[in-house]
Amino acid sequence: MDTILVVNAGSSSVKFQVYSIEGEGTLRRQIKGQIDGIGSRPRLRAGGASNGPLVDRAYPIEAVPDVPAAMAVAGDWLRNELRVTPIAVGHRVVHGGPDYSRPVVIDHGVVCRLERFVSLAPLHQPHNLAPIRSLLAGFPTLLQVACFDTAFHRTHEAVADHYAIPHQLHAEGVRRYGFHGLSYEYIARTLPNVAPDIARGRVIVAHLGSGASMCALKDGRSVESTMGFTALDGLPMGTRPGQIDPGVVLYLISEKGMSATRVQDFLYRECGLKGLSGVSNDMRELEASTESHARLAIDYFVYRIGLSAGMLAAALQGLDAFVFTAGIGENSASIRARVAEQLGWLGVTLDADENARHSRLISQPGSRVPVYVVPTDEELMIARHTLAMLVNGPSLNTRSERVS
Ligand SMILES: Nc1ncnc2c1ncn2[C@@H]1O[C@H](COP(=O)(O)OP(=O)(O)O)[C@@H](O)[C@H]1O
Ligand SMILES: CC(=O)OP(=O)(O)O
Ligand SMILES: [Mg+2]
Repeated sequence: MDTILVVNAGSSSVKFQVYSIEGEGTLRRQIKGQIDGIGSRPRLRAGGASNGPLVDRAYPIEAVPDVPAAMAVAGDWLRNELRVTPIAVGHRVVHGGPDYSRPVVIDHGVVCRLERFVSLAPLHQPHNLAPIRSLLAGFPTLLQVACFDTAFHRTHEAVADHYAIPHQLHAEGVRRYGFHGLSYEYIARTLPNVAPDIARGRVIVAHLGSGASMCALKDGRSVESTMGFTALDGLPMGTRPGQIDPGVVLYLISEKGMSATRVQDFLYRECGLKGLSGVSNDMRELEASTESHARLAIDYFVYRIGLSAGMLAAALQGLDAFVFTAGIGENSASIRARVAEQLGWLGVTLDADENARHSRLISQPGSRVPVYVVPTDEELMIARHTLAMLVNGPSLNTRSERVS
């Protein structure tokens, strides 16, 4: 059986799926798994094509302290226990820079180009590139495909792509890229089935996971995102602050004597829900906590989602639907309810029962703006792109494009 392995290293999880390639070039999922709770309560879980778990193992925090350790555990399990030997591997690569507006077949030159973005995505890019490098070394003829978080946003107009800084910096690549593009691409492709009436309209998608962002979709294309040059901007996240006055960064350097490396570490690992609550980066733990700072962290998260919705509705000049997705968006009825309250002025009225049931449509029939929960599937998006490379060959798909 020919299979495609998909690897998606996020900031608090490693997700993987294995697909078999069926007769007419269609995909059938064989394994779906993840290690989540990295840095809090690591747990490897996976299921097969039929019901019932293939594995469910909890690990002490020291056994899986970080993403590389989680990669090793997942890799060992797939190789040694399940004997997975794919004919192609699709990777999520968070930063594609200005050059890649579509997936690309990986070779040594591509890896070198993607290494330039390690400092722009330190929580992700090193972990995205590590398995690529080791597979290139061990299996040089294996087809590997890089699928970028940034590619889907390359349709932005110049005003949404720029900062108000001298042009030279933009030309060097200092621009607003946007991230979580594989998730938004999946949602945009799925909406015509879920909600055909609004799929071509003005839709805000809130990808609320450990990393969190929102995207304005018009006719299925990204027109604006809360994230920018790096995945630090926009909404508060597990350990990242989201939007912050650059004056704070200057203060850390000039008044607190922090080095660039120290500031980077601080902004990527010590802020966000973790920094504000002093309790945890994990929304489940914050929701269970009675600490007042945990409540403030949740309040801040919800408040900033509301503010960003106003901004994105302005970019879209109106709103036809709102979609929740990713770990928090798919699973936390209480966060959804609180966000919906913030969106009342935009025309949202939630249906509390449907929301509690995690239904697909969670707004009331009379809600001017319908609200959906659509589970994302970045891995399926990656598998589709990888299959397209296998079927069509790289020449059609690997052309890299300059955006400007
Ligand atoms: N049942 C739940 N209730 C609240 N939050 C949840 C639930 N399940 C998962 N989450 C949250 O989702 C986040 C992880 O989302 P995910 O999309 O998997 O992140 P990433 O891909 O960035 O690692 C964590 O903050 C986790 O606490
Ligand atoms: C870009 C980003 O923040 O990704 P994740 O949410 O998977 O950490
Ligand atoms: Mg993710």
